[in-house]
Amino acid sequence: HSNRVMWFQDFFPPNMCPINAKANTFYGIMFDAGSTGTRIHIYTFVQKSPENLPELEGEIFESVKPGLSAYADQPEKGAETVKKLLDMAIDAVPPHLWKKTPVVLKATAGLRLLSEEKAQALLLEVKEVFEESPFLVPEDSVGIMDGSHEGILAWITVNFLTGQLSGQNQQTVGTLDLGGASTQITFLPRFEETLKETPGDFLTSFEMFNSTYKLYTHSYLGFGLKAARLATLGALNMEVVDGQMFRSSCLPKQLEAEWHFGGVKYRYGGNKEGETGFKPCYLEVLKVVKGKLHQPDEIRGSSFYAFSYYYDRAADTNLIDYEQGGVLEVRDFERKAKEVCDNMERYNSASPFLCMDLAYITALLKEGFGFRDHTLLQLTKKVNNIETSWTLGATFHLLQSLGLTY
Ligand SMILES: Nc1ncnc2c1ncn2[C@@H]1O[C@H](COP(=O)(O)OP(=O)(O)O)[C@@H](O)[C@H]1O
Ligand SMILES: [Ca+2]
Repeated sequence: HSNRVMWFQDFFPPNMCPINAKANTFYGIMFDAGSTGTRIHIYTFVQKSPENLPELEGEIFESVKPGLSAYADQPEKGAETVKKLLDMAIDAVPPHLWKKTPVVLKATAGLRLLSEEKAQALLLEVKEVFEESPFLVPEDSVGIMDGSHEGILAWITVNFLTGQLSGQNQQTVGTLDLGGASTQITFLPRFEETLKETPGDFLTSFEMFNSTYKLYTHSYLGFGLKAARLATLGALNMEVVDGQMFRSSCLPKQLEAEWHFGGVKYRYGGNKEGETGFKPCYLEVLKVVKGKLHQPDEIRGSSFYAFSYYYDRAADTNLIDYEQGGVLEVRDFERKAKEVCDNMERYNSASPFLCMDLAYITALLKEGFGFRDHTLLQLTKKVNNIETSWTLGATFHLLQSLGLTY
């Protein structure tokens, strides 16, 4: 399309003018700097008419491992991984829109757990990469995201993609995100009772698409899947003595190995002589969650969307199809945990942590949040071919703040 002004343009409202049919296409670039990887989401939107929500046309998605926090001592190298991903956007966005396309990076629990100094050094290097790019770099374009926003924005994404944020009769769904270092739960309370019995810092009002939502949301730092492994081993926040061995009944008896997390080396292994299997393992993971999380009564009867590690572990054990996802009950995780933990030798080609991970997920859902055995979980990686990630909600929020949409 050229910028030539056609004589008939004055006769049409801007959005209906034939030569402007695509003039209202715009882009947004959002980076998710997670604890286990960095991901780029390049979204294309079309605003078909001013009174409707912008329509999401598509997404380009790419990811790299490990995450930025693995470069805590080489911030330039970390920023280099961001630059590689950003080069994809150069190809994806038409050059005449570069200057209007905002680019933002938000880091989550991995950077929250680093020292302030190391986290800031990484973010500074990333900011430089952005400034050297041809894209629009808004204020606060690089930073650590608030845990409560992580939950809210994922909730916005899922409910937008499933059509619950437009029109009447909104029936929103709650969301569960299980990351490497933190985990989030978010839903829209329907009962006055829930609002009354919930601690104030678990409730956040959020404005999006001309509506205000008062959401229940909380991010539990240290309750992500990988942090939970350390907690189960008794190694979380420990001064690790050289050569110290952490053992668990959730690991294969003969196992002895090393694991690097957050820049620390841990030695871990199975209970050579002692017990292994689901029963003792479940008692171990129970200690990590029991009494540590707020349990809203209202969620017992409702169904939730669950993603990230909930999805990955369900797919790893064939509870769901890796591409399609699926619907599970909480007790399906428990059944699978028993199967894996009581037959660890049969699963020894998979991760040695598979039993611990499934037992932790079961304990987190049942004893942590207080879900019932029959609570339904909708496991989805994509809706209409778009990733179910907080990044879409964050992009809407960004476009709104830039006045590119309302
Ligand atoms: N856009 C995505 N698509 C698919 N999986 C994702 C996406 N974002 C995160 N994940 C999954 O989330 C889990 C790790 O969470 P991560 O975001 O790295 O940690 P944290 O949220 O604690 O910083 C992994 O299972 C990873 O595969
Ligand atoms: Ca995440």
